[in-house]
Amino acid sequence: MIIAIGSKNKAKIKAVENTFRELNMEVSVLSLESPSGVSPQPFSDEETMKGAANRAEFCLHQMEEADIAIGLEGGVTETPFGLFLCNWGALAESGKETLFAGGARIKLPGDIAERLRAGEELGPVMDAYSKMQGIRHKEGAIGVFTHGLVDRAAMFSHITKLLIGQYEKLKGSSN
Ligand SMILES: O=P(O)(O)OP(=O)(O)OP(=O)(O)OC[C@H]1O[C@@H](n2cnc3c(O)ncnc32)[C@H](O)[C@@H]1O
Repeated sequence: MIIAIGSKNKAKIKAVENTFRELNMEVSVLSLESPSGVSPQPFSDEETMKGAANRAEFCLHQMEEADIAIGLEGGVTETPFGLFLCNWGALAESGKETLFAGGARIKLPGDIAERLRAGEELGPVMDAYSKMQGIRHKEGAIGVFTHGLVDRAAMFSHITKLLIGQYEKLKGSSN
């Protein structure tokens, strides 16, 4: 099976590859930079879901050899308890309804939340906070604020499992 992923982000590609390895599924993973079609810093579940779906659907159309395509998108969402990280995945297959899965979420510290509300993007804000470069390709904000216990790849890996599980379930029930 050929799986396409709509991003060149290292944490996302690693997450998808690790998941299939863990599931003992023989697949080829291809990656393609795909536009999210939403703002660079999605600010709601809805916008983040739309970004994930757009990436998956774009990627599926561009890569004819792919059986399915996965889009993974990171964003933030306001709640009555503060601004939370939110991450969504979408799985697209030709002629089928797009599948969705959401990731674990944690509250962002108040000073980080304020900078995002003022219009900054999480990637650069996290680089400045952690004094590291390209944190979004590595442990991500979730890794920094969970003391490395759950990094971005692990979180996206869980989302990928939720997507593949739904895909396998639907495939099984249509046989
Ligand atoms: O290369 P792509 O696939 O675009 O990966 P990305 O990390 O740049 O893009 P996302 O769409 O996943 O995330 C949207 C924005 O939120 C930032 N972001 C999201 N989750 C993050 C995290 O866990 N740590 C750091 N930045 C994050 C990211 O840098 C973007 O500014």
